[in-house]
Amino acid sequence: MSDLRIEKLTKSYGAEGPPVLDGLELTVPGGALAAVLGPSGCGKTTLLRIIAGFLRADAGSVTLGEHVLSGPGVQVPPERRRIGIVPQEGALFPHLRVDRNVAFGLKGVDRAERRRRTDEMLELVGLSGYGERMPHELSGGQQQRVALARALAPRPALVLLDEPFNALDSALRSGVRADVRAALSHSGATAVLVTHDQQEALSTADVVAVVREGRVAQCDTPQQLYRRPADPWVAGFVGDAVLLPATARTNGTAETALGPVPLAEDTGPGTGTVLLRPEQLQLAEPASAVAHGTVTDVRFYGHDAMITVTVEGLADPVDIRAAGPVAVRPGERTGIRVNGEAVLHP
Ligand SMILES: Nc1ncnc2c1ncn2[C@@H]1O[C@H](COP(=O)(O)OP(=O)(O)OP(=O)(O)O)[C@@H](O)[C@H]1O
Repeated sequence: MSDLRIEKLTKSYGAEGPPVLDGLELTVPGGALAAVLGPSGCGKTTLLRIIAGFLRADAGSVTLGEHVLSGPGVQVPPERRRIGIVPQEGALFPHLRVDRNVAFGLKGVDRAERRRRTDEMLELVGLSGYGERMPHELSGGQQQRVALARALAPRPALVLLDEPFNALDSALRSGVRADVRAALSHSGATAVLVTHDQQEALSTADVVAVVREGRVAQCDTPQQLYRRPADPWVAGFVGDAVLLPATARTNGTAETALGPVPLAEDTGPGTGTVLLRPEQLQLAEPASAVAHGTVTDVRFYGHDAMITVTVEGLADPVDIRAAGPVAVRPGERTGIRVNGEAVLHP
């Protein structure tokens, strides 16, 4: 299994404006699936194209296992990088049968072995028996799984997935994601998934690199990223965030408009912004709560509901996530309770 190491990668498309990639650093352990997550225009596709070798960086290096692929004086051509690519959509050759699509990258391999490997790959992605079909005879999710089988067939050291689930409707997407994740993990290849979808990154990847303005703002496991975001921007980008002005005390708690909140790390006295997630807030009987507010909006999503409350002493309303059916309505007064720990950002 090969580690992917990206060091000080810089790329500009023109002389004007800041570089698209600005000294980007990222390490993906061998065999791991890393999601590169960022807003539109942050440089995700540029990064992928440099890793694949379709684009040259201005500076920095890309190393896969022992091999430098891009670096000062080195530019290995794309076809010699041992990288498989799963593009967004329409990735399959429409005039070739599924098995021929999968076998496409198996050049120089004898016929029997090509057939064995194609069958093995189709089985890996759960499509045994589909080899004789044409791409248009498959669903969108099946087509993406064939695209993965094709990318994995030549045993690449690294697989790049460029927003591969975009064209799928949401009901199909989570199932296909799980299948792709399982197939990648079974193959042992290191993988990089580019996405702008936070839930996709958190639910699919082993590690998530959040990219902002051409740099990695934070790279962590999904749980750590969600629970301990590096700053308020990352916090808001990877999920819903409740940000409260706070004063930290010496006893490991912070004073906020929602009352005292225990801090995940005792940072000593000082002021800052406390981060909570909406599911850490709970509606409570007004008589039993320290903080109070007025419900201004209730959005019901089926599995949960989001309740917006304006709080006395707070400029911005807060969002509270509640499980199951909720009985409160806009205009009602409520108490608010805080559960768990918060992160304090200076
Ligand atoms: N060939 C090019 N020439 C000039 N500018 C480019 C070129 N390709 C991309 N850019 C610019 O570089 C920036 C980063 O683009 P890139 O496609 O890497 O971002 P992205 O994060 O993949 O965005 P999206 O999520 O919208 O696909 C954008 O501002 C884009 O306009």
